[in-house]
Amino acid sequence: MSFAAPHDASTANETAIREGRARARALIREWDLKHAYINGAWQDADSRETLDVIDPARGDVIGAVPFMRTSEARRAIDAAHDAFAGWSRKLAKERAVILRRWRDLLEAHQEDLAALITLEQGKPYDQALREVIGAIAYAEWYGEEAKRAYGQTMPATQRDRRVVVQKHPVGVVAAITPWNFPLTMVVRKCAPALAAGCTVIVKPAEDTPLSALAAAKLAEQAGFPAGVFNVVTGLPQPIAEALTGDERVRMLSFTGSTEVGKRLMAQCAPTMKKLSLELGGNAPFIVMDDADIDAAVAGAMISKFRNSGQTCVCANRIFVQDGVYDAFVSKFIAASKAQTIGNGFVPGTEIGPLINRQAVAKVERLVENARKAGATLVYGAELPGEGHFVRPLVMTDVPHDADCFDEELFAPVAPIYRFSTEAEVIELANRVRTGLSSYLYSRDIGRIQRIADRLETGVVGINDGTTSHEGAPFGGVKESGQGREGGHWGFEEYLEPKYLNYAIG
Ligand SMILES: NC(=O)C1=CN([C@@H]2O[C@H](COP(=O)(O)OP(=O)(O)OC[C@H]3O[C@@H](n4cnc5c(N)ncnc54)[C@H](OP(=O)(O)O)[C@@H]3O)[C@@H](O)[C@H]2O)C=CC1
Ligand SMILES: O=C(O)CCCC(=O)O
Repeated sequence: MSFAAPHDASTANETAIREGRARARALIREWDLKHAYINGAWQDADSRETLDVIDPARGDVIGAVPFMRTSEARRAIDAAHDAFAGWSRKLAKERAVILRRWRDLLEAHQEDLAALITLEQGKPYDQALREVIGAIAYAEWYGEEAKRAYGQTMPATQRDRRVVVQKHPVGVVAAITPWNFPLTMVVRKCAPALAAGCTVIVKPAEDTPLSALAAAKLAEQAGFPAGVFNVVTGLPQPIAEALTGDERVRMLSFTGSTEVGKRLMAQCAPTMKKLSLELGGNAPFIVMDDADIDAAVAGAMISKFRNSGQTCVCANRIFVQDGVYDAFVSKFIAASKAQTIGNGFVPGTEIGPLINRQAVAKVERLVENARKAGATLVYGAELPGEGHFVRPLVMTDVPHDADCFDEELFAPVAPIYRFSTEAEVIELANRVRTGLSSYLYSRDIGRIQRIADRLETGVVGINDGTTSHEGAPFGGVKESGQGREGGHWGFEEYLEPKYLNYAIG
């Protein structure tokens, strides 16, 4: 399979692509990113089988990783379980020093890591670099936070008693990560877990295992002891069944689809594991009559098209009030037309490929369904583009019973809906089973607070199309999951309080 991106053809662009790919491939070669990392050793699958990793922009094979199953996952659990006693008993400041080194190594290699992300995931290089900077921020935050696993004392109810609450690490943590942020998702889960004193087993997505292995390479250099940080690559189902079925694994942290999240939740029930689930979103992006329209268009462009529309916080339904509807739609279409699509290594690229063929098939299905239901395809009628590339598409007059009202598009496709009243848009925004992020554009502070209070989402972006912040609690309500990542909320997920009641008689 081989295909060219829409604007790859010029010589200058070909040179940029060749250089970017060479940089990432050199990293894969020099760091030998073809083995999984279990118990401080780089290991192959017991079967010796491997899984090809594909560049979604070109369709060629860029690497191969072990195709592991149950036995290797069990070895990782043994290792993480054995390492737990030593790691959890280290002084918090000793763990902080190692996390700091990990953070510094991520920073020292940020450009190589960004090239690797562009190569295996497809996002434009400047977005990949922002992803690495985000990963560094999480490693830094939780390195600092390691020292702040504060407990509490509280007044006793009897004179001869004392009450103390300590914080203890949960234990062995399994982290199953998605392909849309292949490095940040690993660090965002592992840094707080490791800071708390937990040991971890990461199962990265099949499409993007190389970034997770690169994170493991740097974790090894940072000095995490053997068994503390493990990465098992391969077939999701048997690996996940081994991880969720083993009573020694005490917590599952998962980011991915709601469907798989529910399945994993059920698998964790028999051993009653702690859960942190970041699942699908279906973000409403609301523009009120009094909004600054240019700012709203700029915010919608970022929220909709970042990572080619493949984030769980991407605007999935854009609601625009009657009075500004026509102005918003015409400016949004003009801005969409100006987007540059292509290989992420070409400077100026804003939209890269979708992750794989299934993602293209999913958006084709949702667009066709909307079209048949009466939607007007205003721009981007050539969808799909070549290979995994999908041109930006704006849809208006989309009926509320079209499938894309309920399902995540995960693509650069923007359905715009018209509404009249505040009450109407709140009802529409909340008329879905998920509740991760929402966005609201208005200049009336009372209206902003009124609407934000009633939006059933864990995050609300107000006059802003991005909400990423390592110190803030990121997570959703309803079927978007449970638990929070980021800040001290994300740290507490990996800690259990233990209450000591003293008789001092
Ligand atoms: N919240 C978010 O950030 C994300 C949301 N999504 C949503 O999900 C849709 C589908 O994307 P998709 O990649 O299929 O998402 P999945 O939920 O299938 O994949 C996410 C992770 O779960 C793993 N996984 C898949 N099946 C199982 C299983 N049976 N047991 C255990 N782990 C499993 C995947 O592994 P593997 O890759 O090896 O199959 C990957 O590591 C997207 O269109 C989007 O709507 C997807 C990704 C991220
Ligand atoms: O898609 C996600 O799961 C999280 C988005 C992270 C970000 O906003 O940078």
